[in-house]
Amino acid sequence: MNPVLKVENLQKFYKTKGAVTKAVNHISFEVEQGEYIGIMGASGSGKTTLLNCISTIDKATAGQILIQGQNITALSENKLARFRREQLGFIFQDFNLLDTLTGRDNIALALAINGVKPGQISRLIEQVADDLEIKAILDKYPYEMSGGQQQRVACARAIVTKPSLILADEPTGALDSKSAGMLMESLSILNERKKATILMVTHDAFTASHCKRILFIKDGQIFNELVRGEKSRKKFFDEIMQVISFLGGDNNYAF
Ligand SMILES: Nc1ncnc2c1ncn2[C@@H]1O[C@H](COP(=O)(O)OP(=O)(O)OP(=O)(O)O)[C@@H](O)[C@H]1O
Repeated sequence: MNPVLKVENLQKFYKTKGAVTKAVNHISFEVEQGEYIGIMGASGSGKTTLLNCISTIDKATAGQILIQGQNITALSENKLARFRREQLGFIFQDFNLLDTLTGRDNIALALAINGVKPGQISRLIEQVADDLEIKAILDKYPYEMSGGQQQRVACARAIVTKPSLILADEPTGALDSKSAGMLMESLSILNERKKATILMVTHDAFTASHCKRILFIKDGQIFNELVRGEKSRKKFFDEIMQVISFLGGDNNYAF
């Protein structure tokens, strides 16, 4: 089976005042269907740049990114916009829900833009709301929800279009530890029950311990890889902490 994501020899350089920053420097990896992969690394290591290239927000300097076999580095702006809408789901640190729409309408909008018929939209929303246990907040506006509730609605919006790949950028960054735990449960539901393929950037070991595999980035290159396998989450967390302390990174959470 083809990987959902194939990153081949990716490079992204920034030129400022004559100096060149190699933010992503020859990175290659693959993500299989149904994987839940974390990207970790110290501040400035290149995580966001890598994610922005995969999410088509930024253009790579060299190398290829294939999503479902399609080379996205070669797509025109028009085709990219459509590709993003149909193939990718996004979960951002600051939720990015539209303030003037209820939770239900935020989720519906993602479907309506893709041309899904109204009857089917209601059915799909009911289904995803059941899965993520957000029925009670569907008709609230974002300002009436807690941060954790907003982020679970954002999860529903990301999965409802059945994207090939969900990209999450520091999704627990703005949440307290209880809400972060609940969000991690939601993401695990998406991964295990809805078979979503998830790639998540995080600097937080507790958040990362929910992934099945973690790539550590240092100075724009892959430095290490950890696979959870049959290990308990606590054991995986301890292993992650060991790599972080080796890398000299910081971390705010205790397990
Ligand atoms: N637009 C830009 N112009 C110039 N340099 C940039 C730009 N964006 C990022 N960089 C540089 O590229 C390197 C990688 O940055 P990036 O934001 O990808 O790191 P990060 O691992 O996501 O960091 P953080 O965890 O702090 O968000 C850094 O040295 C950064 O200063």
